[in-house]
Amino acid sequence: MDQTEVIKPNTLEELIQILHEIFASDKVNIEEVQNIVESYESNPREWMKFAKFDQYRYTRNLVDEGNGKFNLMILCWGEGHGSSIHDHANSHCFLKILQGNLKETLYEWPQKKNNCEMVKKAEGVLKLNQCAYINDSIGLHRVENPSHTEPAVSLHLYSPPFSECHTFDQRTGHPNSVKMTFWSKYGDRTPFAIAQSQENN
Ligand SMILES: N[C@@H](CS(=O)O)C(=O)O
Ligand SMILES: [Fe+2]
Repeated sequence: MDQTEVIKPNTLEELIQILHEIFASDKVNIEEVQNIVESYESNPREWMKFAKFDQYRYTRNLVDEGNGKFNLMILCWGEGHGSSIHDHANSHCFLKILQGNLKETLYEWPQKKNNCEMVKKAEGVLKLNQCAYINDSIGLHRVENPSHTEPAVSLHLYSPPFSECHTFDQRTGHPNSVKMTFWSKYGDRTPFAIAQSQENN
């Protein structure tokens, strides 16, 4: 197939199928993945069963384990919820908006021995169906739902999958290792004992 032609998935299920095919090969074309993810038009009926909110912080809901090649998940952001500044454990990170808007702020990696305010590189608001991309060589980010009236929902693909990352103190640049867990898996709420260690906010 022509490289420049974008395959348009008609459903979330079709998107997942295409992602399986793409990630089965060892080379990932970032732009191709971004275009395909972006061309899926969010249909709440297709992802509703994964979208489980918490009152206090954003939730991570596993949708698909991508044959071990990637993790696909839906994140649910209540009004004003946000992440800490964090890295992505040397993985690719694709982030698509399924509902509402998210504000993304990019930061530079802190200098190891300095104890100073982290440097902001860019910020922007991601809109419905947009797909952003980040990895550790681009920098760090913080993601927030800027709305105080509307929830937001996003679809994230991480490849290779990871369950630990670093968060950074904006004032000092000091890193902390955190374990990331799922609020639900395949539409089922994860038991409390496992879910409680989610710390990335
Ligand atoms: N990378 C974050 C979400 S985000 O703020 O991009 C996570 O997986 O929890
Ligand atoms: Fe992130």
